Amino acid sequence: MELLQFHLPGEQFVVFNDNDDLHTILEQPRLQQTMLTMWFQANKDFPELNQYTYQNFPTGFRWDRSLKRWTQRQIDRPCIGRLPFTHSNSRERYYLRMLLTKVSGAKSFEDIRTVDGVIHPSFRSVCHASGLRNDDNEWHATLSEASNWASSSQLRNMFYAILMFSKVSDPKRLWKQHWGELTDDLDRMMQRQTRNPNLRLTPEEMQNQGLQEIEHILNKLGRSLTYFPNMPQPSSEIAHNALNRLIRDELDYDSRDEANRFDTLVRGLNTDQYRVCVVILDAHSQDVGGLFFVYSSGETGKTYLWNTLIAKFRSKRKIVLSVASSGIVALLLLGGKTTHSTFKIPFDPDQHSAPMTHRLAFEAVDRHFKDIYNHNRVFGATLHRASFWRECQVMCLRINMRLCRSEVPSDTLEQIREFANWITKVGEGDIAGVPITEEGEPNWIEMPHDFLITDDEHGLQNLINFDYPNLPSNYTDWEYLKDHGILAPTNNDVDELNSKILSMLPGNVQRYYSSDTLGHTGDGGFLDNMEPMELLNSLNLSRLPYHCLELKVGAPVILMQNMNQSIGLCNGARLIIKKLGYRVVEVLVIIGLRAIESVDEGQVTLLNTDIDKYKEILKQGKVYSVAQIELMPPDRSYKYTNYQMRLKFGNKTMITEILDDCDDIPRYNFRFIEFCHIPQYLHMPDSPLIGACLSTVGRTRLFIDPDIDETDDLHGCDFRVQTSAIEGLEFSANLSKKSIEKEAPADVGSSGAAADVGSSGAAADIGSTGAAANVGSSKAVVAEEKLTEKKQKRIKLVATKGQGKKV
Ligand SMILES: Nc1ncnc2c1ncn2[C@@H]1O[C@H](COP(=O)(O)OP(=O)(O)OP(=O)(O)O)[C@@H](O)[C@H]1O
Repeated sequence: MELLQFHLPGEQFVVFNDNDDLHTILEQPRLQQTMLTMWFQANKDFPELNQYTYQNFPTGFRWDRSLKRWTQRQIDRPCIGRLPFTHSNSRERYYLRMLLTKVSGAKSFEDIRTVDGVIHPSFRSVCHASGLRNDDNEWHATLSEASNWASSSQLRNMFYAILMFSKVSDPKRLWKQHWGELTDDLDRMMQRQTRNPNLRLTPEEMQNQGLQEIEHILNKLGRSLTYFPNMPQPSSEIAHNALNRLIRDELDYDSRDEANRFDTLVRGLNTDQYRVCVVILDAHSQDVGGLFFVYSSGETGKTYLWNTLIAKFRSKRKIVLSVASSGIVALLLLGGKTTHSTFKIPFDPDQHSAPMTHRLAFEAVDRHFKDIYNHNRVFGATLHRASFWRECQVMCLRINMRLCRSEVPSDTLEQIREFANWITKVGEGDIAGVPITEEGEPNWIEMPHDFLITDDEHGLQNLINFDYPNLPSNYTDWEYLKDHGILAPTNNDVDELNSKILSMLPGNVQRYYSSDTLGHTGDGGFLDNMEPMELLNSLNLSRLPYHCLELKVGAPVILMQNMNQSIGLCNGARLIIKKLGYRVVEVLVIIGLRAIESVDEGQVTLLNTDIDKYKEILKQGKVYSVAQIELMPPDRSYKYTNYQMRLKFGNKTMITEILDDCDDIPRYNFRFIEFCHIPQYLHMPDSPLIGACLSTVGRTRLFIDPDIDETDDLHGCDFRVQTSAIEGLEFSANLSKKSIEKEAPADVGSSGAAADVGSSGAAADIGSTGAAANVGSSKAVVAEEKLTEKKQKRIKLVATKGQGKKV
């Protein structure tokens, strides 16, 4: 163990004798050589070894006391660095200590104070900016960051998640500060709903409408804004409309689409499914109704059957409440919701991922139906003694559909069948148990040797290679990721697997740290005054989130909490990381029917200096191809700065109207990445085309096909922005050669993003990092001009459709 001394700038300990001359002492070069400053020096001398934080530096380096310098170890040794305890009252020293456990490769104090390219005045503000301290600023910054690329409806979902899952002390202030971004799309939404293109909402109406939208999200999940006393509430008239909206939503299905869906599904039914389907449809067509219970083992097509029936009833414009007891199952049902949210079943948020349904749930549903029908028939109170079994028709499905898939090779099918049979035998107690010790009980089951993966020194790697064949070249294929997964028995196994798999993916790891809050101990003290922070942060217990979450773009992840089932974010949902922001992560939901739903609306904003020019060119209702757009770092004078790439329409930019717009508009193939992540995309085998923005509302489409010069090197280029006589700002960059693939890949999902187009005429941020650029190309829609109360006039361009769902 190495005790690591640290100090604030210029505050190192100095030992001297009474009669020493202080000036002479201060001039001694050795005085500047402390363990900490020599760590900076070592980071300068060995830039390739910048993976160490100060705290774990002793793993790779040894402190030479006599020479006062760090010398590199020949091999890494498990050596623990201990930072002396610092009380939270020590303020800057306390925050510096916190950062020394997180920041790696720092070459100076200034480096430690730099976050995302911005040098902060104090270590405390660095901790706040990095989200290491938990307060409302975190949520303000999160919403500001997300508003740079997320659509307003995505921001409302995020606002919901912040309200529900984070301790916001002043939600009203959060709302007051961000309602503008959260309601940007509502004018247009109302215009569409009322079919009145001239409708303009006042700021009060916008806020009210925004609150109603958030209330609607909360209602869908069994909550309400009234749970948050400090939050403004939508007007009561609006709340009344929200009730009708539930019915409106259920009737809002396109009956022709549903009829087509039914036709397709019904043709595929197997004999068992068909039999059940006919019985239920007959009961409906003869108007006798009924209660049906279909049971079977897994994979026999129950969900498929339900979806067939749901499509049938919706094609007849009937209301179908398709519910499941868990969010993840609800994802697989057409328009599925959880029973809890639909029937407002009270639940303990900590328990609601439990697979078993509580008796109370049945009783609540029972009460609902009695209320609705105003009689006492059908539902009983407890399940097994319930009276409804007498009225219930029980049917069974027996054909395992997984074994009927024609695309699966016959030898794989045989293996699946063998495994399915073995699992069935285990379930039925037909496999004899064996003891594992001489005196032990015979209650262990021996796995057949064929099912095992060789456990040599590469056992884990063999497992990964077996389950994820060719991962590095397949990981962008979400169909592939959706079909693979590894179950692991303990958290440690999961960690090991995660880090191995992550290291196989290209690109840089982004780390997200949990924020530290001082918990009271009960005797007036603070918890982290008793235990060092790094010890608390190292705890890896069940139900406790990791202190440090490591992610990469493209990595498959599983969500471990029910967050917002209506957009597919529920416990067990499989996701792919699409974008890693500073505080915000964008994901694509890859399982469940919502994975193929339309994309939320994305936005592109033209700033005022461009509006006059482009509003003459871009007309609502038209389709354009736009080529030769330049990428620019964001402009500080405009508030959407942090994660944004501005797209400049320059002299070379070509905007061409596409006359035949409808048929050849491709499905969205965007990929949005942060500007700072562009380099890693350049190394991908299917490097995407870097570019452009999307799109909009209504019927107009804008096709943006940016043409990045092949000599452009976006790898750490140095941007210079200068005023130009012709068009506000001109952009030049110090570029070296690096080719960029011109072909856009078939991206699995799409997303909405925000970017500024053009410039505002003010000085732009130079050398700023973390900007967002859109990758891929798309057809998009131009909406009409929107005048806002804010400083800028803007034209909104919002994406309308796509393959994936951005959340
Ligand atoms: N008639 C069918 N034609 C084609 N594919 C089907 C059919 N029925 C089911 N499948 C497919 O078989 C798989 C299993 O079906 P499904 O999920 O409906 O089964 P399940 O009984 O609901 O399974 P579980 O109980 O495990 O949830 C799915 O991939 C589904 O699409």
